Amino acid sequence: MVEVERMKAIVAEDVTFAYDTKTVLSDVNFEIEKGEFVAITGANGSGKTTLLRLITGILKPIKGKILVFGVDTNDRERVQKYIGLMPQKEHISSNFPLSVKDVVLMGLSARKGVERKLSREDIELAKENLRLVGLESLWDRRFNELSGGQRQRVLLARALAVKPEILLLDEPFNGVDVPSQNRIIDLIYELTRDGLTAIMVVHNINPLLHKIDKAMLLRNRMIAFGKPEEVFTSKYLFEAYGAEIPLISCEEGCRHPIYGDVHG
Ligand SMILES: Nc1ncnc2c1ncn2[C@@H]1O[C@H](COP(=O)(O)OP(=O)(O)OP(=O)(O)O)[C@@H](O)[C@H]1O
Repeated sequence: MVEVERMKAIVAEDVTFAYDTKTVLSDVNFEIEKGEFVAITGANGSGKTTLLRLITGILKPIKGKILVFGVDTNDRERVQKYIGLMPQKEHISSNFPLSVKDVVLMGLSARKGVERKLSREDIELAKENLRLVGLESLWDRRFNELSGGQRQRVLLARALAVKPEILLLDEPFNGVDVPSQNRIIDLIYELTRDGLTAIMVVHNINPLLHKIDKAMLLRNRMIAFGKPEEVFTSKYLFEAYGAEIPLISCEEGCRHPIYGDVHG
């Protein structure tokens, strides 16, 4: 792998993507530095998940390119070595009696390939990451028997267990209670201070507004990208949501969008 310390984590140049004839993202440009905590937000259908899929190389731009530590996402195999992905949800059929341990180890197994067995270190790594999300006691439990929020945290442990350089999280808080949500935000914030690059798709920016380095507002194109105070302005929020979104300043001086009817 290339020397990541001196590279930009992600560079997107004029990225355009369409599902068949429907253009979902147009001419998107941005650069994300290693160690940044970035939130991507915008209305339903604005292209947030699509952008994450483009970063992983699962989807290919029809125009432009994305570089992950200098590697073009067309080289999906190399790019995936840098990435841990926490999807919106994971469908595991109840016909497969997978335990929490199996799910956390899945990512590590996929990296190693089927022919190589998991080592004692792999098991330790899986346990350590389950501990980080506060669920070490569920190691042997059936994944399908967990609550929605617990499943989300197991998926986070799986994404972290591969020791990614870049962690991508797609709506990680679905079904997660507020204390667990705050714990996840604090954990990711601490990991980014140690050099992890984290990109999180969220509908509600407020729980993480104080922790992120940058925010991106999408509406099938880039509305704004930069420090939160530059992005969350009345003008950009109107462009992103097509509605007036009030802003309220908190004691610490951050402007919080109050989504009201837009997101309930
Ligand atoms: N596989 C697909 N085939 C065709 N169209 C798709 C596909 N996936 C997404 N789309 C469309 O592309 C647009 C962007 O979808 P995407 O999931 O990226 O948006 P999003 O911002 O993540 O939305 P949400 O906030 O609702 O999760 C939407 O109009 C969606 O209907």
